[in-house]
Amino acid sequence: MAIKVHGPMMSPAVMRVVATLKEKDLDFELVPVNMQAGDHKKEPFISLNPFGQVPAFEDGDLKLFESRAITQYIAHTYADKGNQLLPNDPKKMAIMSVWMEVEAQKFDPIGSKLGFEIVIKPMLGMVTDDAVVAENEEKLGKLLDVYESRLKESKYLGGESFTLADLHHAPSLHYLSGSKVKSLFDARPHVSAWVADILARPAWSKTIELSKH
Ligand SMILES: N[C@@H](CCC(=O)N[C@@H](CS)C(=O)NCC(=O)O)C(=O)O
Repeated sequence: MAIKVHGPMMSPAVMRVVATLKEKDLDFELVPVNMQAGDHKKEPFISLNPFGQVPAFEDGDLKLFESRAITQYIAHTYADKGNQLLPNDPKKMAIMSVWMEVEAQKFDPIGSKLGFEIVIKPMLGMVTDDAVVAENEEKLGKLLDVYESRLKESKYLGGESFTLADLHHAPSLHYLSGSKVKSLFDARPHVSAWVADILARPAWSKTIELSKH
């Protein structure tokens, strides 16, 4: 099989890539990486990603890392397959890029910290730091106020169609929706509808299904 995704399905960054492949209805092979054993810091994985983080990605002789670069490669290369994830118009493309940056630079640092404290730490038997949770809940609330204003104007972040800007949020939205942070989404009707829409996509359900095996 030409396309390979290396990494465990519980990783949000791996999920982001798998969700994109599912949106595009592409076949791929999921290659397990034993992170508990530290295999992501050793050869052969380190030759695929010198930073020792999952996911790594192969499509024939092309090798990539960084989940958001991988999703963009997939969306451009397989533009005519599955669901369209990119706007055609350059101005719409620029607006989508703005919101992809917002996700990577503003949403993800907060979402990752909250996910680690509220979801991952309890799973690993570690103690949640309530001060970190409180600080990041406050930050997320303020950020979601901006999202609420944006989503009052258009159904999705990039405009009226679902794009990579929305998809990139899906793993954090999934994990945080199963936590007390969901109340921050529920308090904002447009954000709440957007979260529900993203998590109800068939490609996302298939991604979650795969993560259960
Ligand atoms: N910016 C990277 C982040 C990748 C990342 O943080 N991967 C985590 C799992 S979700 C990882 O490999 N953590 C182990 C480590 O950093 O040593 C991407 O989007 O691909």
